[in-house]
Amino acid sequence: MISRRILNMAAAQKLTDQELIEKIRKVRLADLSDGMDALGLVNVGSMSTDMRPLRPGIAFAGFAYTVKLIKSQEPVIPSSSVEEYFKKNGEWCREVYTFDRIMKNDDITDKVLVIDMDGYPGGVLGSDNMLAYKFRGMAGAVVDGGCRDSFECNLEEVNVFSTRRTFHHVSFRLAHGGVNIPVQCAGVTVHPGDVICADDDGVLVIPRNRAEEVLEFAIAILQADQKARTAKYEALGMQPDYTLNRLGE
Ligand SMILES: O=C([O-])CC(=O)C(=O)O
Ligand SMILES: [Mg+2]
Repeated sequence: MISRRILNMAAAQKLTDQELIEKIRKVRLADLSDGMDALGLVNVGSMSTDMRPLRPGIAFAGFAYTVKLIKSQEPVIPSSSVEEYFKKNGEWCREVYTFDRIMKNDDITDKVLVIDMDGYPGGVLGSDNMLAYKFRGMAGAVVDGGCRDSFECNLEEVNVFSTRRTFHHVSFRLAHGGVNIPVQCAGVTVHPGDVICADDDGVLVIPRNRAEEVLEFAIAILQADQKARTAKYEALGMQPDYTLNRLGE
C-alpha cells in the first residue's frame, strides 16, 4: 500500500493546467505508467482492467470532475399510464441527475467525468447526456458502472470508459451523493482535479501534484521507444506512421 507521504511528495508546478494536459495527451498510458513506476508510484492510480472503452481508439486526458451516486432503497411502483410513467420517472431523474444540474453551472472543458455508482451496474450515461457533455467540451467520462445506447454513443464519437454495458437505467435505483468529493472508481480513490488519462490500455489516475514529474519521465520513455521502433520500421521496410512522431518533434 503506497503511503500518502509518497503521493504527496510534490515537485513545484511549472506548467499551467492547459500546458500539462496538452503534453499528457501526446504520450501513451504505458509511458505514463512507466513514469509512475520510476517515481516509486508502482500500481498507484491504475483502474481495474474491467474499465474498458466503448470502442477502440478512444484516448483522452483531463481533470477529474467527480460524481458520487448512492444506492437507493426506493420501491419501483408500476405506472398505470404513459403520462404517469413520465411524471414519476422525471421526478426520480431530477433526484439522481442532480449532478447534471450542478454541472450546468460549471465549466466542464477538459474535465473528465468520474462516476462512482456505489456498485450498481446500471446505465447513468447514454447517447443523450454524453452528447450534451461532448458539446460542452468535456474530455470524456469514466464510470464504474454502465453506459447504455452503446451503438449510438459510438456513432456520436463520445468518449466513454465503463466497467459495464447495459440497457438498464438508474432511476429508482440510485440517488445523488455529491459532486467534487473523493470517490471510488474501479479500485482507485479519485480526488477532484486528479489527472485522468485513458487509452486502449485502460485508465490511469495521476495526482496533479505528481503529474509534471511523471510527464518528464514519460516523454523520455516515449522518445526512447520511438527511436527503437523507428529503427525496426526501417529494417522491415515499413512506412512510418504517426505513432513514431507523437510528440511532433
Ligand atoms: O436517459 C438517461 O438518463 C441516460 C441515457 O440513456 C441517455 O442519456 O441517453
Ligand atoms: Mg438514452
